[in-house]
Amino acid sequence: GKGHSHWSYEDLKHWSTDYLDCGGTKQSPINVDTAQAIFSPDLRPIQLSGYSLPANQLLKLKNNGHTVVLELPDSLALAGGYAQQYRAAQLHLHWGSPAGPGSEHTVNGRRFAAEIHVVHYNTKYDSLTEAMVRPDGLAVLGAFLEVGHGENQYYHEILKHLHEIEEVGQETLVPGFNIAGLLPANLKLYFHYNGSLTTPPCYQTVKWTIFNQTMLLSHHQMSLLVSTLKSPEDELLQNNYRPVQSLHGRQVLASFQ
Ligand SMILES: NS(=O)(=O)c1c(F)c(F)c(SCCc2ccc(C(=O)O)cc2)c(F)c1NC1CCCCCCC1
Ligand SMILES: [Zn+2]
Repeated sequence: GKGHSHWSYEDLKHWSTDYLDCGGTKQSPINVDTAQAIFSPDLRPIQLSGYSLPANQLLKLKNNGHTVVLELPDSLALAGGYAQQYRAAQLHLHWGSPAGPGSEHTVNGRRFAAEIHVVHYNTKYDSLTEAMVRPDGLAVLGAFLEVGHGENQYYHEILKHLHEIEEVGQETLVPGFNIAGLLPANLKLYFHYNGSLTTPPCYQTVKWTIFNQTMLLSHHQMSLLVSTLKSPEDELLQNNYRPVQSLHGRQVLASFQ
């Protein structure tokens, strides 16, 4: 592929030779073994503010060859479960194919159909670029997506534009909506651990929050997600998830019992 997309999910072994941190001991994603998770009652409910955006605020939606990214204004703030304040940068998705699921994290060995990541950076740094190389620089909220009965109106706001960005590098503008609708209603129930970006350069600078409640999309919405976007090889962009990584002794905290 060209430029930044010279890595791929096919040749994972080259990641750690090209990007040292990808071979580190605090890598993501991981399998969450709920029996081993440590109940931590001091973990506060996650608080989102400024997530409801007016329709006249246009957001860039891009096929970057590895996922679909929705750029977010830094007016979206994350607090509560995190001691420091974080600002949103972007959100993106990981998915499988019609043949199988594609979440990045697994729970008790179960892989979910897909996974959303809302990426935030610590406001004590001036930018995402500076924050992403600092140990407390990034906070990513993750939630699992599964097929349910009804259509999900919030995911529709993104999925209805995928046909406009089928090719790598294409982007379009999406009217603002309530971004919080992409995440579970219950922000109290989550797993928490220290990990990394799941893509090169794999910086080990992410405080991960994985919600316990799963988002439900219609069957048609899930098939739009897994069978619309093209990859740099001009094939369907599918299975854009990294295999789970060893915990190397890390503990996963749970905000609930
Ligand atoms: N799960 S994750 O958060 O690690 C993650 C992935 F797994 C990802 F796969 C991605 S996309 C791959 C990185 C990338 C490639 C091209 C462009 C571009 O052309 O603009 C941008 C980014 C991706 F963008 C992210 N999140 C990004 C990581 C890239 C560097 C920091 C920017 C915010 C977080
Ligand atoms: Zn991701």
